[in-house]
Amino acid sequence: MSSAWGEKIKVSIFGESHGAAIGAVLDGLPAGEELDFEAVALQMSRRAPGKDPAATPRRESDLPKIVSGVLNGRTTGAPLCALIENTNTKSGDYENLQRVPRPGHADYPAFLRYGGFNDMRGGGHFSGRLTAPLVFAGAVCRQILQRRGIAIGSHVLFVADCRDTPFSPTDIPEDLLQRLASVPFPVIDREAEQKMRNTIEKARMAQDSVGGVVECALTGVPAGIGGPLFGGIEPVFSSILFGIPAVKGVEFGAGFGAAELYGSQNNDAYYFDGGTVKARTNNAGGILGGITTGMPIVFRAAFKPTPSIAREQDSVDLKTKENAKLRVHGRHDPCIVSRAAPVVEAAAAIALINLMTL
Ligand SMILES: Cc1cc2nc3c(=O)[nH]c(=O)nc-3n(C[C@H](O)[C@H](O)[C@H](O)COP(=O)(O)O)c2cc1C
Ligand SMILES: C=C(O[C@@H]1CC(C(=O)O)=C[C@@H](OP(=O)(O)O)[C@H]1O)C(=O)O
Repeated sequence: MSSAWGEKIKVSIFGESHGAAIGAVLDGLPAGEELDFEAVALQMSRRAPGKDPAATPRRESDLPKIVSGVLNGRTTGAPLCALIENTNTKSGDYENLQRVPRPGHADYPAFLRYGGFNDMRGGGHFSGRLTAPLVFAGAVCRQILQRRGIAIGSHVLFVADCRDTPFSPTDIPEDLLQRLASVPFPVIDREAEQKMRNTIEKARMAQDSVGGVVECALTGVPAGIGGPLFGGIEPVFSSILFGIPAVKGVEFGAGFGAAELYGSQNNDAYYFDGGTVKARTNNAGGILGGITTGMPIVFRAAFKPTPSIAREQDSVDLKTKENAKLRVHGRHDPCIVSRAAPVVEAAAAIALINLMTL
């Protein structure tokens, strides 16, 4: 298993959900960058489990312990390593799952791939818990980007069929992004939150789960970053976004909707705003030819419903080689999407910093 991503700034994620700790190593950070650890803790707490009725009840403080790479509050240029302890594991819930794998989770393919030697307690290295170190790495990268005028934010656009107001593709104020980062369930339209929460609770009560979509925006990104073919913004962002457990789709700008438009509708007409070239619309999501246009980068990541549901399901007993019934026990998110919003932002920060000249 290799869980490293990035070339210029390489992020390695290690650990398992029910092991002693999880963590991240960041290689290639510039030296001398001041790090605000309160801001890092804020990002970590946005994702942390056990804090919201729409989330798993597993409680973890998720305070990262810095092992290396920082001195007197600044990066030293050496690999930055952070450890996050696992303090609230309950591995008994997973005892039967290697024999009778959960539909929708990684249990069966991971058993085949690693010959049964992988730690499958709590989903092991496949767990959504591994997004905690990703958020740590993203929190470091976003501070470096922030200092260069770039802001990142997101909201829950959908939970099942409940929809929030989307971002305006051309005008995304920084105070909106800040407000979204300050609440546990980020939505633009507060009425949408209640509908979404009701839908999640209804699914949970029915021993079921729901999925949804996170919409993310990056503002202040200079024009001219990226490149054609495989090194462009879309392929680089997508490659890290699809590494987030349960992400099943990524679209930029008008995305799949662009396929239904005429060229005259889809093209974003340019105009001069003072000396700056801007576009009147932003179906491109701030990217043309894999290169930033200077308009906000806007993309969406779709999350499937949480696989571990309490309802009885059909599975197989890998030992007896017979069909079997499975009841999953344990503490699971009835919906992943609100906790995934800061994870999506973190992935975007890591992707962008890898494409920039700092
Ligand atoms: C923040 C976060 C929390 C998650 N919580 C759960 C959970 O409580 N229970 C669960 O079965 N899956 C959860 N998942 C999803 C699984 O980890 C994921 O579906 C599984 O590893 C299989 O990967 P795949 O869906 O990408 O194929 C979570 C994912 C994320 C990003
Ligand atoms: C612990 C976290 O989420 C976990 C993600 C997860 C999964 O299968 O992905 C399953 C659950 O693990 P456990 O059974 O140990 O409670 C979640 O609680 C976290 O996000 O920090």
